[in-house]
Amino acid sequence: MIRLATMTLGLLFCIKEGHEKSIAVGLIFGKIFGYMEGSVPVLVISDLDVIQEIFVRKFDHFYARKLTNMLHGDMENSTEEPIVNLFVARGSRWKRLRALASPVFTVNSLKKIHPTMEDSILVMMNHLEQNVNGQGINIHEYFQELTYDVISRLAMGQPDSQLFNNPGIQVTKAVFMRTHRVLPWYLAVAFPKYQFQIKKLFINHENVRGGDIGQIFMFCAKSVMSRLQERVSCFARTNGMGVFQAENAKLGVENTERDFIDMFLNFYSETAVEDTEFGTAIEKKVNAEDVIGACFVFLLAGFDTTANALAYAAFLLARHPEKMRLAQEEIEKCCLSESISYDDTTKLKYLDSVVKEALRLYPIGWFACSRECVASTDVGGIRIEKGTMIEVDVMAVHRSKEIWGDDADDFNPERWLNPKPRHTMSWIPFGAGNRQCVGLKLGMSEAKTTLAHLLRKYNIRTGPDTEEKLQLLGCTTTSPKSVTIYLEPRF
Ligand code: HEM
Repeated sequence: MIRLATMTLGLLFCIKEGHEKSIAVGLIFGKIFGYMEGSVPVLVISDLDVIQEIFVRKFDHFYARKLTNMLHGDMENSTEEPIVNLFVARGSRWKRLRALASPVFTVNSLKKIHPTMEDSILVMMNHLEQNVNGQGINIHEYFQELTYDVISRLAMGQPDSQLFNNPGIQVTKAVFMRTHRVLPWYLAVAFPKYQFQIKKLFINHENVRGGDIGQIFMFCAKSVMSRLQERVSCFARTNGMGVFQAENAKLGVENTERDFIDMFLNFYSETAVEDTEFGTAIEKKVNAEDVIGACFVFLLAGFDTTANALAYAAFLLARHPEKMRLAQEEIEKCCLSESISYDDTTKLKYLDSVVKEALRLYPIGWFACSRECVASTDVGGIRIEKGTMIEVDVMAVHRSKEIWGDDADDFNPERWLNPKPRHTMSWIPFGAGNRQCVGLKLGMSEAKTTLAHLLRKYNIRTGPDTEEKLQLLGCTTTSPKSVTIYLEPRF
């Protein structure tokens, strides 16, 4: 529906007839079709080989992501666009930011931040306990509070949990519901060559100034700067991280890695590193703008996605009590102490399948699963010209009977336990290739730890107010309007 609405903007043109018809838009137009977004050609793809070629093999022709808000200059040019973040950056600027961000999401790093995440989960469990009274609850709201709390603690140096008391959550939620279809945007899609000039012309427009996004950025900047000042009190007087740490030790400041800010500061030296792909040296010295940009993008990318994944999983478990019991039995077997460690979650194979299956049936970040062609090339027998946008119809891929069988629309976690060999592009809720979601492991581990705590204590049930079918909303991600479940204490 969302994609169909977008299409009303432009002229639809079929490039290639579909082979086997799939569901969603692919059912109507085939595995590769195109439409015009103003004067910008957009190809919508659900052909797995073509997705693989664009996202993996021909990355150097498709290293940029299609952006919703087209009011920007050249993202590769730091004079036109001085501030970028990992999500919007491209070319060597993206490469540098990705190199800075990746170590924060290794297993080792995730183990270090796991206690903070679990602490927020336990605070959420306390809130639930006080509100479980036989009535239906909208569990999506609890999950949004939780994931916002976790990411605020990890990315913005918030010292303690502020669940249900977090001032930034309303404005951040609104970002995912607002539309970008405003006058300057229409002009920018009609005249893409003049985007930067249009941006300058409308510099006072709410959407150009950043509006709520700008507010969140300022909030991140303030939080990160105060955290940096605390950490970097002696950094300015030193030359290099080793000296920095020694100086901090003298001052009695601990060098433990409590959050992403600590990790950014500890990971990087001032040495430039040769970037083989783009043939340039990338500067690894981390600066305040890097930390603010990274934390800002983690806040936006990590909050809503993980909350939605949890809400979909809870809805599916409520509707399938027999699967819920299997997940509970596994949790009892694998999680033997009160606290659920990162290592415990890696043993939860059935729960892992539950989350994977929820993300298959309800892919969240399809809008991010896109590319821009930066150099003309041929893919799958089609000439794709520079400037063409690529969107993957993730829903059509994930619900294709050709790929998943006749039960493609059913919730069947068992399909993951002894999986049949499948095309690597057949499950892509986190995207694919070099720009695949950097927070994949964090999102999965947060979802599993939360569900493990929840299922250990409660049975999740449907009731009179539980939705028959979820109403899906959103402009940048796909969120359920509400997920009403009933919690029944187990012991
Ligand atoms: C269930 C949870 C999540 C889902 C479904 C999800 C989905 C996605 C998708 C589809 C993409 C685009 C990938 C591509 O273009 O190939 C993406 C990119 C990204 N995600 Fe996630 N994400 C999740 C959690 C997170 C978390 C927890 C974080 C960080 C805290 C995060 C940070 C990012 C960033 C920074 C990018 C851009 C990566 C780049 O361009 O290099 N995501 N995500």
